[in-house]
Amino acid sequence: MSTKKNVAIIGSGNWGSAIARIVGDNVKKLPSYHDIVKIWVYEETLKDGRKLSEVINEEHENVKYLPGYKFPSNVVAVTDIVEASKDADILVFVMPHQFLERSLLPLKGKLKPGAFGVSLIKGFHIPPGGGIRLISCLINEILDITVHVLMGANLAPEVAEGKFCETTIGVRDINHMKSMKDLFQTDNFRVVVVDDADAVEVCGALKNIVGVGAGFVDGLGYGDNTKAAVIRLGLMEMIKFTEVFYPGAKLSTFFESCGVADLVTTCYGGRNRRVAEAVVKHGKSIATLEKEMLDGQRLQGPETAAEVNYMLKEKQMEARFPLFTAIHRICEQELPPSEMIDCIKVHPEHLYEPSFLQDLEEGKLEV
Ligand SMILES: NC(=O)C1=CN([C@@H]2O[C@H](COP(=O)(O)OP(=O)(O)OC[C@H]3O[C@@H](n4cnc5c(N)ncnc54)[C@H](O)[C@@H]3O)[C@@H](O)[C@H]2O)C=CC1
Ligand SMILES: O=C(CO)COP(=O)(O)O
Repeated sequence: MSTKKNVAIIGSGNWGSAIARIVGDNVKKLPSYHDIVKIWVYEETLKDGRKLSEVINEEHENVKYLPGYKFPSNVVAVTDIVEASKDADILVFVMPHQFLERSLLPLKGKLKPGAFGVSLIKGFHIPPGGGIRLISCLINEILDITVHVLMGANLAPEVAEGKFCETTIGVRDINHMKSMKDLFQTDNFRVVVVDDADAVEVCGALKNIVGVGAGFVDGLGYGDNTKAAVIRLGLMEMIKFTEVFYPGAKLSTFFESCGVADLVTTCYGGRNRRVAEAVVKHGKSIATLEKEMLDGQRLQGPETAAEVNYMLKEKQMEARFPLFTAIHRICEQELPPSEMIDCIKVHPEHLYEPSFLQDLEEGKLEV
């Protein structure tokens, strides 16, 4: 029996397709891996009547979600998620978080013993009993496998183009560190591995809320100083949120690509920013503009803002996170975008003592 490992990619959107190009190329160079990488495609019929999976397998290109970039020919589209996953030793989960739970249910109990995963998915899950849960924990709960996370300043089209960037992998089992790095690192996609997976994942989810806020201020015509303030206050709320709900996280993780770098790139170049700006400029709803502007790609920021707000309300903590709260209320059309700045003018960070310094002094954050 072959001891070579199989990799499967679960999701084939904009980021799923870009990462499949990297993984597909990398496995060909790694003797301990099988060449074929199966990629699960949620089947759809394209405007010209063709099936997306068939086009991917014939033309080696995801013409809908990553047009203009070829997959290596060893990346094979599979429309049955069980068929795509059952032989995999490593599963790369990469789909909009709103579809994850129902997509994974058919896989329950069907994976290879010893398989493990890595999640590239940004967002949270609201379990039936209340609170919020990390996406990697949801995957772990459904599939009973270890799930690492990969998050970073990685706008998919730029990664596909091979423009230099960094990423962060948060590992939950150090024995998988080498395989994680081997699978993803290239000359232009540099991987830093850390052992602070919860914080890596929380950064990836929360920065999308701030990206929406950055879009609102762009739409309102504020300048770079205002956007920088939103980015800074967003970062402070990300740190505070992690400290409150995921104690033990390291402050240093916020200075990895998954933290400040992903926050900056999202606030300048992300889809969340772009659609939020258009919401202000055109007065249409987020849902309408998401459809009009993204052709099937999905925003994570507004849903993540709602998930976070659910948690903050439950814990009566909205006042401690005025930026996250204002962005959520604007997304829900409870507030006009013009009120965003008013909401953050009395931000707790403008009190005398920066709160994270207090936290550091109290030993709540580890450097
Ligand atoms: N696009 C980007 O630049 C980056 C995205 N991410 C994260 O990666 C995750 C995946 O994002 P993308 O690959 O960009 O997806 P995307 O935004 O391109 O979404 C489209 C994907 O959703 C699938 N889909 C539509 N309806 C579905 C359904 N009912 N069930 C299952 N799948 C369905 C489509 O088939 C397609 O594969 C998200 O959490 C995102 O935040 C992370 C880094 C960069
Ligand atoms: O997560 C991303 C970059 O790392 C992509 O952000 P957007 O979804 O806002 O494009």
